Order: sequence, then C-alpha cells, then structure tokens
Amino acid sequence: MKVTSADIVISAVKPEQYPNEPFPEFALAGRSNVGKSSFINKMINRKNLARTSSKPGKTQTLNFYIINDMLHFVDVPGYGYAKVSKTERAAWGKMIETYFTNRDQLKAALLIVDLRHPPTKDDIMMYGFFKHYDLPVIVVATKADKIPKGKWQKHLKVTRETLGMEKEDETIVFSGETGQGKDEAWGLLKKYM
Ligand SMILES: Nc1nc2c(ncn2[C@@H]2O[C@H](COP(=O)(O)OP(=O)(O)OP(=O)(O)O)[C@@H](O)[C@H]2O)c(=O)[nH]1
Ligand SMILES: [Mg+2]
Repeated sequence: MKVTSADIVISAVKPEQYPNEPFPEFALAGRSNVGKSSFINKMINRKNLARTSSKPGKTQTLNFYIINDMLHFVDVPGYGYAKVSKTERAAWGKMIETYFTNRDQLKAALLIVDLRHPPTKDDIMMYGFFKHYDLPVIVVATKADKIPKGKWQKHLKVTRETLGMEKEDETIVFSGETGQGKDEAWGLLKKYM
C-alpha cells in the first residue's frame, strides 16, 4: 500500500479515550524491545513516528496511529521486561485485556516475535490469548536482518512449532531495518480491511 499520510491520533490508557472512527484497526503485541514500534515505522515509511528505543519499555500507552485516513495501527506496550513492578504488570494486563477483548474495530493482532530465538513463554501465552478470543493473529518474525537469509526458514519453523501455531495462521519474516516482508505484510492486512 502506498502510504500518503500517517499521524498519531491519541495515546490512550482507557476505552473512553479510544478513537470513535470505524476504521479497520491492527494492534501490535510482543516482548519489550522486540521491534513493535519499528514495525509500524517501517510499514508507514517514517523514521520515528512511533517512538523507538534501544532500551525496553519505551511504549507505555496504547498509541493510535491513523494511516491514509482509513486505518489505525495501535502500538502497545511490550511484555516480559523484568524490571517491572507487580503493580505495573497488573495495570498492563488490565489495559491489554480491556483493549483486545472489547474493540470492535480490531481486525487482527500482529504478534511480533524475534526470528533469531524461539518464542518465549510470554509469547506462547499471548498467542494462546488471541486464539482463546478468536482474534485473527498474524505472527511477524522480525530482526531477520540479524541472521543469514539461508537460516530464515529453519528459524521460522521453530517459531511456528514453539507457538503451536495453527495451519491457517500466517507468519511473515520481517526486518525493521531493511523493510524485508513489508509488502507481504501489507498484502495480508489488506485482506482484513
Ligand atoms: N537490526 C534490527 N534492529 C531492530 C529491528 N526492529 C527493531 N530493532 C531495534 O530494536 C530496538 C527496539 O525497537 P522498538 O521498535 O523500540 O521495540 P518495541 O517492541 O516497540 O519496544 P517497547 O516499546 O519497549 O515494547 C531498537 O533499538 C530498534 O532499532 C530489526 O528488524 N532489525
Ligand atoms: Mg515500542
């Protein structure tokens, strides 16, 4: 898709703050620092509209982005970061559960995992959560630029098997650095718009 406009709409923590527009929406999920915000930036050709950081825990709110006045990306705080208090973790859980289980506009979750490593326990739980709520999930295995192309398919197989992915669920090999997988990702998203 040719992206002609992209802007932040709102940083939300509760449903009253979510935008009311009926646009199809796609939300990111994944470990802290895995590359969720970078995925959004690469998809919309913007360097840092979704703020990124080399330190985990950069994204703290549900950040809604409007693309071409017709769809939303929602950047979501990551999980699995050790230096988080119990209270913060509980607040995160409530925000995530509220959003993912009550949002009519949400067409699919984009579960971002690191292609280099097998998915974590948290990744497996997150995948299970989406399946439980019957939400379509697309697994984006990112940071592909960090391993040789010849190993991608082997790693992707480990990703699928570790998550226990169902046959019909799609995976994409992606890189927020090189843009690998970007056209494929847009192609998949289009099916849900
Ligand atoms: N080499 C490489 N680095 C990446 C890629 N994607 C993200 N990064 C780097 O990984 C770090 C984290 O990226 P973010 O996009 O901020 O990660 P995030 O998942 O949004 O993290 P939180 O907001 O903390 O949950 C940054 O230093 C990025 O530059 C990628 O595909 N390849
Ligand atoms: Mg982020």
